[in-house]
Amino acid sequence: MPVPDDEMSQVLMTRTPIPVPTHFSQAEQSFSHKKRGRALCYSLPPRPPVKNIPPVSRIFPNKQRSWSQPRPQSVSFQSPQHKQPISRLYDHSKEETFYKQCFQTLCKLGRGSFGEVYKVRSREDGCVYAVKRSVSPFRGESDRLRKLQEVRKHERVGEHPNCLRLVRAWEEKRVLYLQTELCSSSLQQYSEERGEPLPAQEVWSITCDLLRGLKHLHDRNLLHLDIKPANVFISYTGVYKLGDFGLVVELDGAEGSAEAQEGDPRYMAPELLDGVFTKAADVFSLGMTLLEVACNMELPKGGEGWQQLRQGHLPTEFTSGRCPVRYVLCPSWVSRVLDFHSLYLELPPDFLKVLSGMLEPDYRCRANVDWLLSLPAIQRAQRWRRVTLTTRGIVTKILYIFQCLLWFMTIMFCALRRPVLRLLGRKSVSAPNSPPSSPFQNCVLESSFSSDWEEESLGDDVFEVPPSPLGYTRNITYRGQEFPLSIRHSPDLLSRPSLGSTSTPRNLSPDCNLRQRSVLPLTPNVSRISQESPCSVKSGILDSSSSSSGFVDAEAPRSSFLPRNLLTMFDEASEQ
Ligand SMILES: Nc1ncnc2c1ncn2[C@@H]1O[C@H](COP(=O)(O)OP(=O)(O)OP(=O)(O)O)[C@@H](O)[C@H]1O
Ligand SMILES: [Mg+2]
Ligand SMILES: [Mg+2]
Repeated sequence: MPVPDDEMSQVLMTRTPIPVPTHFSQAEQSFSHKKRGRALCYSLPPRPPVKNIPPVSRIFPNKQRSWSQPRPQSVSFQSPQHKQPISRLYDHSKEETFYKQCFQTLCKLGRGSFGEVYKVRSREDGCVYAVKRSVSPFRGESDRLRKLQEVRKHERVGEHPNCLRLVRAWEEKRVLYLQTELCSSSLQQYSEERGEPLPAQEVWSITCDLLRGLKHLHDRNLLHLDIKPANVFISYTGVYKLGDFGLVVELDGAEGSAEAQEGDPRYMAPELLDGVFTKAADVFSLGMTLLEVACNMELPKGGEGWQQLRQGHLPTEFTSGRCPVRYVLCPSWVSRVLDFHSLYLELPPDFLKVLSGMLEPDYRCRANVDWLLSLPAIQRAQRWRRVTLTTRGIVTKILYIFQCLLWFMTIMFCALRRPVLRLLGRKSVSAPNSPPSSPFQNCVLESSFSSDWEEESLGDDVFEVPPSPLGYTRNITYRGQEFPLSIRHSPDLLSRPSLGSTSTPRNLSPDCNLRQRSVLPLTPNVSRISQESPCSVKSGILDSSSSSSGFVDAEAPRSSFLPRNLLTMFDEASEQ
């Protein structure tokens, strides 16, 4: 850990150290890079001490718990009319909770000291959301009221593009649920997955977005007091949002900062130890958050490193040797070849200025959000951010429109396919006397435009021709229906096989083959006749091309039957 060696620094270092909370005693003594692949719970802060009295249930065990809410009840401090969680899906008579009835759990997103967060699909509207469920049930009325405060604070934050949106909240069986918009991940997860300092442009984007979110809060006289990468969320459109408003303090509220709780020690401003809660504390926490993700630095929870950061010393090995060049400029295989490990980039001076303004030890001199947003570097970054977000929005919209068009075309295709096919079928089969369950028509109705259609159209045509020495006198049966001999002169039946023969007589489905094989012993000549082309059938002349393309294929039995051809053959045979 390099310590500034100039005189001024010495003076600074010998300042009276800020008293450090007792739980900081085991903190690390120097700064280090973040380690990759840690468990999600690694960075969870210690649970806040329970500040309320022992639960009522323990003092009066038999007292009825009026606060336990066996039925789901909407929690809102804004509109009293929304008392019941509104969902047409919820059935009071069922044992299952409102959550189980109305949501499908998709996966667990994370866990904090207050709650577990799940990615869910609403059965009501089919959209995906995040639902935070308090880990421990209410221990009593005061505990319940304390937990419900998060809803009130979130409602006070209201809607802003850089603040996580609350959809609704409810309580059931002593558990509080908060349904919020779903984000792709938290900044902590994102930077840990990358395992390297974030690119400068991205750090500027985070700075701009979070400053805008923080301005929204501060303009409403709200302090966040828990800004850290785990409480910054990244939306699916790449917007950074402040979330987790559990520790928000309302400066203009009745209690003011009296009830304020400090958040994670790694990000907390030094003056909070003296009980001074101001907007400047949020600016400090934001500065620490940016330092962490910009340098991939493990922030100390206490000790000398903690003190130095709160005395205005940025660790030079991180800030002026921000990260190995390999992370920023070139792919890893190039860095392996050229061994760039010893080369470092510095944090841009503009960004260093912003950072040192945010991490100013004295809260009275610390930069405020409005001043930061007016800096030329931030203004530039904001313009760039607007351009990027607009471009991204346009591309997303175009993709969405394209997707909708595709969807619309698919629906149109599905809707029009059958009528068109039926129309085509009617045109090509003029069947005034056809039986009601004409095999050809059935085939058309059950098929598609693909070659399967042709195969199916053959597959369903099962004509049974009982062997008879006198072809003239036999009847034809189809699906149990018997057609008299006169039918052989019917134009319908004459045309039917000719249409069937437009299909490619190959690759019959196994099912078709099976059915046809079972018919084969009874119909020795069927396969030869069924492959006739339309004109050759009508004229009674066997086309040589069609015969060469499988017409004489004894291995592949065919199903269509043409009575007139049999007659022609019979005539030919008798002539010979
Ligand atoms: N809307 C969301 N979209 C995606 N992930 C989320 C969302 N809300 C929460 N998470 C994930 O769950 C984790 C815990 O959520 P959250 O910070 O709200 O809980 P908490 O118990 O209040 O935490 P804390 O200990 O900071 O008070 C987050 O760090 C994040 O990884
Ligand atoms: Mg949190
Ligand atoms: Mg919280």
